Amino acid sequence: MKIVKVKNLKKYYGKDENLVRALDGINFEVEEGEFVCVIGTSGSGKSTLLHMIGGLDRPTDGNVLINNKEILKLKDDELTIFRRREIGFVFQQFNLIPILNVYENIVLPIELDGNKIDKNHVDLVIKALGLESKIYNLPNNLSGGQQQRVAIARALATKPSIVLADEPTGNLDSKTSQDVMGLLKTMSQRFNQTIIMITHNEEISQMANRVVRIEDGKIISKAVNE
Ligand SMILES: Nc1ncnc2c1ncn2[C@@H]1O[C@H](COP(=O)(O)OP(=O)(O)OP(=O)(O)O)[C@@H](O)[C@H]1O
Repeated sequence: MKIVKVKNLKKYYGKDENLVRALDGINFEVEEGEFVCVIGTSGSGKSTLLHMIGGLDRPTDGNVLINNKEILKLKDDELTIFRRREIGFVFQQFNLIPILNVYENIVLPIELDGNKIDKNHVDLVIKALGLESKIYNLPNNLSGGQQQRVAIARALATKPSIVLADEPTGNLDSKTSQDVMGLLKTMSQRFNQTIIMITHNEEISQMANRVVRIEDGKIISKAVNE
């Protein structure tokens, strides 16, 4: 099943001589359980694309379907709920709450949504990411790679069908980046989650099932990795 369908997506900023075509007619689809990397140089439109797919911002034109639902037809409050339930976000900045310990950070989105914590699932995620011994630590006492693993655990704890990751390894050294990528891949296979990750790093992108290249707001190739 195609879990994500992006149709003729456009996002323009500014006008007249200041017009920026950040996205200029993007079409692509993502299969459920697929791990796709979107690669492109700085300013090519990667973050804008991810924000539109995640319903963090609205496009100038075009359509985004998640699970065959047109997310742009949702009202802002419906979109917020949809986002919280269906999508896990991982960003370059880990965005952990400094006064909450690792466990509290991980379950925060579940609590914000007023849901009961599925302790088995949360424990599974914590274990899979190798964080069992760190759950009472405050984020500041962890390395960058550990903090990013907490951010990934937080994104996965709500069992989202899609994980959107914006340069999640951008702040990590290359060995830690490979580890974090490996974990993302393992987790997506284990829970049949779809991952769309943006990067400008060729080496990192090779770990995905598929690489989508974007330049000046347009897709220039959709290579399939081995
Ligand atoms: N809020 C905004 N207002 C005006 N222009 C914007 C805005 N957000 C992005 N842009 C422009 O849209 C284009 C695409 O930006 P975007 O952040 O999507 O690129 P990117 O590929 O993610 O870049 P990077 O790798 O540097 O994060 C750029 O030219 C950027 O300057």
